[in-house]
Amino acid sequence: MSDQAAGGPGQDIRMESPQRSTADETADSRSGPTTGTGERSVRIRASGIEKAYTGRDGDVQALSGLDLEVYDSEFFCLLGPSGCGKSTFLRLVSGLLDADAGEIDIRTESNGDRPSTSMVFQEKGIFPWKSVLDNVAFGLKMRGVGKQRRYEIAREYIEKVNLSEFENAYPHQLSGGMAQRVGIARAFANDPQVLLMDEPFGDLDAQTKRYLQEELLSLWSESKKTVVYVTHDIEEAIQLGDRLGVMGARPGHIKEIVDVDLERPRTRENLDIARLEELQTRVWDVLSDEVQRTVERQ
Ligand SMILES: Nc1ncnc2c1ncn2[C@@H]1O[C@H](COP(=O)(O)OP(=O)(O)OP(=O)(O)O)[C@@H](O)[C@H]1O
Repeated sequence: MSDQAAGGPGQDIRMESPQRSTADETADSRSGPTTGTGERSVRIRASGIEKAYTGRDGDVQALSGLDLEVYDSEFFCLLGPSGCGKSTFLRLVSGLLDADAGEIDIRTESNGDRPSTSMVFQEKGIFPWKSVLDNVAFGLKMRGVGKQRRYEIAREYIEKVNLSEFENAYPHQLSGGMAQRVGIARAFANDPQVLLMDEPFGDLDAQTKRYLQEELLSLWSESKKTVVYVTHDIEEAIQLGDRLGVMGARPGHIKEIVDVDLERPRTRENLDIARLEELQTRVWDVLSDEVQRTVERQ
């Protein structure tokens, strides 16, 4: 299997499907998170998305009528019951899958050859046969960045995730949390215009998860990348997100968008606990019906 066929975090996605187009930012004079009129500029626009899979027991309609706008530089969390199509949506945005109908537009900047998206998966995202340094430098290598420069950039990100001592280690020598840090460093080093994260900390213990969430937020606030982050965990979504998209049971669609109006950094000292609890209750109110619908169907 080639490196590219193996897929993984930080992989350059260059395929463009007919349903997925990129709009050149220079053609669209908006360059920051807001337009001249004060509106937030849209980085990803999905409209009328339909996606079905053909399985052994017939077709499964994974998504139907999904509409969503994700703004520039925002941390957007996608929550929903199991099987509602969260991963499917990320794969459509990345170009790994094509929609049956509808459109996904990603506004891209035309400077250099930055990939439009990079993915971070929950597991098996890094190449077992490559060292930490080569894993982190992988996306840059694929883009033709010279060895010296790509190692320089890779080392910078390895340092940001506190793995400098392990740059020559191989994945089997790392804990699960360390391996995910490699995946995150790789994704950021690759400098995509949009970072897609599919439950990257889903398998980790609570303390490691908390630590990595903070590392991720620190990288995000430095880079101000647009992030779409899939999770099952309401608390995690509220801790991380600027806005949450709560999805309805399959066929998946966006049921409600919730603004997380909590100040950052959302540290223990800073956190408005009453507001946090209100938000948790609100999200759970939307989600619980959908979870029940999913469970009843099983
Ligand atoms: N390759 C596939 N072939 C057939 N059905 C699929 C395939 N991939 C996903 N599905 C089905 O499509 C639906 C949506 O799957 P998807 O993985 O996108 O949901 P999800 O919300 O990410 O799930 P989870 O939260 O459990 O990870 C599910 O019913 C799933 O079984």
